Amino acid sequence: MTFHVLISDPLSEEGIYPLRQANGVNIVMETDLTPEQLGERIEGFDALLVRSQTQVTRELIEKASNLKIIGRAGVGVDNIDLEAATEHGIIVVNAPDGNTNSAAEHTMAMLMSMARKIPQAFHALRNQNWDRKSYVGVELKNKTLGVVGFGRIGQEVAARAKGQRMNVIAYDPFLTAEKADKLGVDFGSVEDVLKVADFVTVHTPLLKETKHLINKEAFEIMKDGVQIINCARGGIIDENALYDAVKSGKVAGAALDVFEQEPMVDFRLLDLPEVIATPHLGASTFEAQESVAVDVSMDVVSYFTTGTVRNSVNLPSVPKEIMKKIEPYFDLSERLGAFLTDLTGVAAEEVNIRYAGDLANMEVGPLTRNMLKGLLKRHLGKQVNDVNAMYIANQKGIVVNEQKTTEAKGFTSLITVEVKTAKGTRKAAGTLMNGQGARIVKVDDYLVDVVPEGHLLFVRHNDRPGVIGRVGTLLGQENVNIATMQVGRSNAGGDAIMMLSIDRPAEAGSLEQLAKLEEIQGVTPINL
Ligand SMILES: NC(=O)C1=CN([C@@H]2O[C@H](COP(=O)(O)OP(=O)(O)OC[C@H]3O[C@@H](n4cnc5c(N)ncnc54)[C@H](O)[C@@H]3O)[C@@H](O)[C@H]2O)C=CC1
Ligand SMILES: O=C(O)C(=O)COP(=O)(O)O
Repeated sequence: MTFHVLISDPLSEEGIYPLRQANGVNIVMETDLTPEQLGERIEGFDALLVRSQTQVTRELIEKASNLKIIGRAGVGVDNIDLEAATEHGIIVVNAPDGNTNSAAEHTMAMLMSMARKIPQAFHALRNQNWDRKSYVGVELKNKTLGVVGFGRIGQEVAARAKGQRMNVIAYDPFLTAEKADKLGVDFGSVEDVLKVADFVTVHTPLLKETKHLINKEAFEIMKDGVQIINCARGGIIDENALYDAVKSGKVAGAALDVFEQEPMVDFRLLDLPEVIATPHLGASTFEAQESVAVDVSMDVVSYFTTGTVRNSVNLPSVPKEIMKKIEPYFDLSERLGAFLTDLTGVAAEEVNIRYAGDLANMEVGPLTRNMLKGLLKRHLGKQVNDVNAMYIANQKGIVVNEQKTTEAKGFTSLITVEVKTAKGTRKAAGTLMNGQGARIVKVDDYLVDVVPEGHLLFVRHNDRPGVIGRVGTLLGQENVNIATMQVGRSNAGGDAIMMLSIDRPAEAGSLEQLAKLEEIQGVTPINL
């Protein structure tokens, strides 16, 4: 099988060597496509690798009928419609660490260039203007740097600013007093940060919540003469508000690497002498480009060869060691879901999954997603996979609960799935038998030992002599061979079940006849 990869933004050639080395990977690099051309080109590709230029819109995703994975060789994924990708079962991976240093160094370069007006002075000198009066700067020492967004890059910037003997105050929803203390920074609300900072730098992702986080009101509470840096994403700072704030003298300097529109079209801001800018170069170092390209390439190869990834943005990442332990349960989980869909015959309203025994100490999210895949696939077909299974379940209003317990009733590990539907509640439990593969060991309250594969018949009947024989005879007459048979009962003479595995699916007519037999309460075919 060949895995087709389209690279639509310039990626480091050294960085994509994991892809070049992998067997069965066909790489197409086309970095000058217009959105229309990309839309025409995308079909047939299994993977798309991008940086920040390519806009991976819903429209594009809808045209990408073979796409399985999108790799973002960088951090920000605001150019990718994550919701559309998840809906279409496409994994999105990024390279979260590879350009942290590069972006932090660029932020410091911008901070220093701005404080000492280096670009402006150089520009004047280039024009043969030896002007020493116009370019008097300010020192960083003892000034306060306000950092809004204290993740990987924000923290690296803070560490460097402390090296310049600056005071640092940060805001991040995840920053605690203890952590701030450990990192040697002050912390407060966004307002606290904006009020006291001489320099403000933003390092949040661009989200609905951070769009225009630095707006007219934010500039109003800042110190007069504040200087501001955006090496994160265009749109975090409202460019119109920044323009006005610079014009009014409130903001003495601005250093921008990123813009609301890229490639940038509004040059108004750049006409202001207080503003310096670079064309989104934060991650543009040889080291960072190699590193991010290696990271996404490795994830694409890993997806292609093992179905697992490290840095998924739309699926929680599971450490490799844990993945190894839970992987054997993927198939069992999916089969339990499919088994219950056939058993209930109607849509689930609520699904309760209990992980018992060894599984209680593991990350079981992937198992739940596989179970939901099995449960939903019957009605929704191939469009469901483990990336979008949870999303689709939520969309369909299915409540999903996970529970863990160390008590596994004699099994090393046991997965019990209870499905509530409009027609009642059904249950099945499964385990992995040592060396013998998956087994369903309980259906509703009956103990069984069934290999969950092939064609099964679940028969409910009254516990009376002769019922089993009549079922066997009728199936025999219909030329349906019974491979295995399990029986279970609640109490002698009460309700009982039969679980048959048969060599081929029984015809609808045979099932009807079975259901009509005396003492039979119901017959459900299950095809796994
Ligand atoms: N100019 C460039 O070339 C580059 C730009 N970036 C941008 O920098 C951003 C940050 O990158 P990392 O530090 O690696 O990400 P990160 O995920 O480590 O840090 C982002 C931090 O922002 C915080 N945050 C979210 N909403 C916030 C809010 N409303 N107020 C304050 N903090 C908030 C998060 O809690 C998180 O700690 C990326 O999302 C990307 O857009 C990243 C690399 C290069
Ligand atoms: O990693 C990020 O978020 C960046 O902004 C880097 O963008 P780029 O890959 O250089 O287009």
